[in-house]
Amino acid sequence: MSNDKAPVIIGCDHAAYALKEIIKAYLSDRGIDVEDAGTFSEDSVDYPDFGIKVASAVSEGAFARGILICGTGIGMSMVANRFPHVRAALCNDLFSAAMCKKHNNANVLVMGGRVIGDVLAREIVKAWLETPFEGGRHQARLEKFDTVG
Ligand SMILES: O=C(CO)[C@H](O)[C@H](O)[C@H](O)COP(=O)(O)O
Repeated sequence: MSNDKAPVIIGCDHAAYALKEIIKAYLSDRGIDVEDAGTFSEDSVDYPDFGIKVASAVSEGAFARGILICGTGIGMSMVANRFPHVRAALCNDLFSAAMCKKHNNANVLVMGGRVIGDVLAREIVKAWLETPFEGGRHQARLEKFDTVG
């Protein structure tokens, strides 16, 4: 298990409220502090409101990493990747979860609560937390992100 105990800010919409609670418990069990940006029930909400809260906190450096979950994960990743310094990766499989750290150093993990179950979601979070960034040629590629826009 990684020793990285940096806190995680987490957010979701109504479609992924139940999964967010499960992931919060998993992070707490690992000794990782969690800041919950909502939503706090299954009442219908607009996912950008919560994507913006999490992505802006990561973009501004208030949190080093975040997790976003909506029905598919697509809208949350679209919103999050509009923010400078945010590298949000939609991962609904284990290979992507490991590779998004190894090659992309993803600082926001996004999942689809209507796509995957809670067992796989926990495994995806585990892979994202524990896989190290390889750096080297991948660092040089990430630096090109900042030449846009
Ligand atoms: O599309 C989405 C963002 O990519 C999410 O899956 C939302 O959770 C989804 O759109 C919510 O749909 P609902 O019909 O309002 O529950």
